[in-house]
Amino acid sequence: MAAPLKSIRITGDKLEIVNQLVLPHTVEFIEIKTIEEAHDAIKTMKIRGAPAIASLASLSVSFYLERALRQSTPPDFFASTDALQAHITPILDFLFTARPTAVNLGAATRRLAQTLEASFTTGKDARATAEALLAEGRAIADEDVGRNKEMSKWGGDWLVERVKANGGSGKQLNVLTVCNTGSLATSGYGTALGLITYLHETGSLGKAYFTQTAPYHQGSRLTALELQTLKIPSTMICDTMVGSLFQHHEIHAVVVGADRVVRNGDTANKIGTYNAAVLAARHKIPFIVVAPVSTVDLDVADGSGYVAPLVLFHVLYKLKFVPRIPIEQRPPLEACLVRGALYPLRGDKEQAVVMITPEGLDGIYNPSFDVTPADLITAIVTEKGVAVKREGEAWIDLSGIV
Ligand SMILES: CSC[C@H]1O[C@H](OP(=O)(O)O)[C@H](O)[C@@H]1O
Repeated sequence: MAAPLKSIRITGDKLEIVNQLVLPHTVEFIEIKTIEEAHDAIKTMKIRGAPAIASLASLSVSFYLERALRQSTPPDFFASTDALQAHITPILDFLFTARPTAVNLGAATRRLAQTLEASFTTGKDARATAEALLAEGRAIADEDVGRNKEMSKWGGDWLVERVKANGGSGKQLNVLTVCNTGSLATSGYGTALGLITYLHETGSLGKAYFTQTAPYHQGSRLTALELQTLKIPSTMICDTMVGSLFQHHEIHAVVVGADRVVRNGDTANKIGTYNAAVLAARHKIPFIVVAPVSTVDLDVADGSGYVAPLVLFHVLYKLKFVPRIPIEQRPPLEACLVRGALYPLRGDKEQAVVMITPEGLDGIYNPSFDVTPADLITAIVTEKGVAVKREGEAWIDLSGIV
């Protein structure tokens, strides 16, 4: 089986990402040399996927500090731990502003801020604190793959058992997924796509169906490429075909990732997820969310998502007050454009960005995420296990999986 593309590549002291804007036809690595470049890559979605953006943000801090530690003349911010904290805190705040909905990014920058804070109690000097920070930044990225495998196994085994309990064989399972949650969205293996890969590896998968996931087309550009590379049997559908798929094909589960799972189990994920959940409920198809513990945000009670002016969101976040899920609104223009290679494909696979709306169109609605209420979710899976919604309840008890 060919290895799938990874979103982040580290070669010696070089940090690179695959530019996901030009996949699947062009594989372009971009070196991330500065914090600003990391921020820009996340904001413009050259890299995307909740865990992957947290990994890049953390690694950009690690690389920044590694370079600083290597300088023959130490920078001023190594004068004291206070100076280091005064220098690094605005960097973490800045990275956090790149995208608001996926809580993993905030969890990563907060974890680094806590590492900084801890050095005051342990009495570490500035250089030792920098060493601790850069190790923590690398750990955030490294631990992602292992936990993805764990949650995939938990979720895959649970689904097989559930199908068997309902009289099925637990083999040839057909699942639908939305967006891209594989290697490109994480540090490796994936969350929902990890579960699908696990079913395939253990001989239980029939076919993986996936939506194109407009307007960025994570499905048709990225999930398609990953499934093709892994040789996993799959079929792409347009976003509008979910209902038809459920009417005419046997689908055993819908499996999706998440950008933020809140205290009652309500889940923010890629736009279109809620549509699939409503249709899955109508067709009595289990709806499963797969995400790491770092995607769970117990500070938010429920998913009454809001569209906040970003500035307000960041002020509230600094005050440790995030009452609701902030829903990112992408630039309207992104919903008017389609990216790809010129067709028919030529050897050079020349990239094109095509406008599919009249010029100057007013009134474009382009939220990047929607919120699926917990009452439409059958189970939420993390690396710690599976939380199943109890019969008759509209929320999910997450206490056993966080
Ligand atoms: C493995 S979680 C990926 C998560 O991120 C996606 O969003 P985006 O492509 O905008 O970063 C989507 O919501 C996925 O479920």
